[in-house]
Amino acid sequence: MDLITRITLPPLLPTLLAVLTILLTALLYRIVVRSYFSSLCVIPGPPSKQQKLGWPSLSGNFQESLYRPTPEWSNREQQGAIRYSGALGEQALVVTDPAAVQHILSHHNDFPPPKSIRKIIGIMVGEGLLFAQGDAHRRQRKIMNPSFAPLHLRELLPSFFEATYKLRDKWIQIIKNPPSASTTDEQDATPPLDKPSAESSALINLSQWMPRLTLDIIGLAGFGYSFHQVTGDSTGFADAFNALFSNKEAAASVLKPPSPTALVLITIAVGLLMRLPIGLARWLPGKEVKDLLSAMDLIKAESRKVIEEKKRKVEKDGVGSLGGGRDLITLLLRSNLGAGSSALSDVELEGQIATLLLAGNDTSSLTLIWTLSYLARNPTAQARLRTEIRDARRSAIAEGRDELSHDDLESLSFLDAVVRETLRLEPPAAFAIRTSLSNTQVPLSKPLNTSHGQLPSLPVTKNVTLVIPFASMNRDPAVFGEDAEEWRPERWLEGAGEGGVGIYSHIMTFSAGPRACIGYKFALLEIKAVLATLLTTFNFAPRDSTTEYFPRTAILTRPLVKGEEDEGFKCELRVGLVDEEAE
Ligand code: HEM
Repeated sequence: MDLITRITLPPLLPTLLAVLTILLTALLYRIVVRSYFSSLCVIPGPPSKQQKLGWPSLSGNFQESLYRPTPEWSNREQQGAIRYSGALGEQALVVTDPAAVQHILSHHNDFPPPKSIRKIIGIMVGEGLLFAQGDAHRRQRKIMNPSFAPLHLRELLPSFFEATYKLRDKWIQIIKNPPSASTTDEQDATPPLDKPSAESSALINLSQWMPRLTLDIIGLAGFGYSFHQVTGDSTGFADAFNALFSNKEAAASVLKPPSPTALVLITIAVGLLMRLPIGLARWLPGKEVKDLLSAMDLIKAESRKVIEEKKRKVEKDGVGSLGGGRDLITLLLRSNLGAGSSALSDVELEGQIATLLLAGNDTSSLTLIWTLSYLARNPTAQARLRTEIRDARRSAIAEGRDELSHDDLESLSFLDAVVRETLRLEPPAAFAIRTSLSNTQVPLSKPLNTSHGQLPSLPVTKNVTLVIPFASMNRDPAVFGEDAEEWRPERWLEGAGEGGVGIYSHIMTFSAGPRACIGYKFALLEIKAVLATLLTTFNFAPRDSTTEYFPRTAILTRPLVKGEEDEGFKCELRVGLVDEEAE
């Protein structure tokens, strides 16, 4: 046996060198072909540093742009698509032409999210709606849609108010009894202001409080679970979820993007990892990986418990025991019971809980943070909104109701304009990413200027990354006028934003097509209920006259304070009690 091995196997070192040479040649071929001979090369785009010097770029100019919500890829020159280069010669097209965007988002089987993103979603939240593809997605969406119908959302409104009252009471407590300087609990460490009693107020970091509130809301309204994030008796379930998305680490990663060399190595490592089965992640070294995996295990175990508990109830007491359907998962279980052979499996049901947590928490909390920070900087708009809400509340009380109804909230036109305007300027998801499964031509609403003249349609090659930049499209002066960069809610009362392809107010914030946000009506009602409660009790002002906030994208777009970036994402406002007499 030994003799045979020595005779037939080639020596190790030359073999390794040969394999390495083949791999490097293949890599170089790929970079050169993609960078110089792809049919996309005719589409103009900003060059990377190396390309300006006439070299092919190894790291490209794409990944770094992803941290800024509106880099040069807005369509100021009325170009419907521009080209970026990714690491190792990969090509990315940033598409803003409305017909092309509509085509890409509505043909989601031909243009799915990239495999790497899907795999990460699968690892983190399991086989819920965000992960599902093709027929599985259509089936899941059909069963889930009824849970998000306006009729059912009305039933969720009391949970929105219930959670917000707890935050309101907590803030009143902080304002009236400022915590001592020695307080160690991060949650209560809001520095008091100098002014005492009636005029008292406190610095509140919305980036700490709003995610707690929206996690409590999605727990209650999503699946009837109390996370107790606002009151501070946090559950292990919530801690596990928060551990997945550490604020400071995310901020650090967007402020210090990887160097070009690191980017190339990361691209190779991710490419290799994505080809391995998910289960192998358990064998990767490092404490962070282990912590992440145990947090994910806990989320899965808790989700399983919630589903099993609800199912046991049905088995014991019948479908009627699911009651008035006061949470999304209960409604989903009811709809699933009638779905016959296309019903969701247990794994899919469990996946929906983590999916709701992922998709419906930070998105709403960031919208609340941005809305309150704009209102703080625009006292006239804040006063107008407070008056509108107060008048509606007075009318509700006069009619014998103790809280605003779904219809009351829907009818408040300035509240609606304020929420729309913030969602337009600060979409939590700054862009969507898709990939093309084949070489194809995408229709355009007007011809594209290229280095080879005008093209009637957009040439897209297989495996090209397609970016739909929601934040840039929402600021298009051709749609929203020359003041498109300004926060001006009144534009919605004047009938702004004609045209466009988004499912909401012709802005792209909730995307478009069959994969558009299923929870957008839930989010709008939630945001309005929270604002209505907080604005009648509190007054919001900027922390001081010099603080500058700027947005950075770490999966979602979050505020950082200029000069205080090391402290992670934050948005501190002066919050005081509204003086009812003076108003
Ligand atoms: C202001 C708040 C929100 C914003 C801006 C937002 C935005 C979005 C966007 C842009 C997408 C599409 C992503 C893509 O195409 O790649 C999406 C999908 C989704 N959203 Fe939301 N969302 C919000 C709130 C919510 C809430 C509250 C829920 C649940 C209660 C939710 C559940 C989902 C789900 C399940 C999907 C996946 C839909 C599918 O793939 O079919 N979202 N959201």
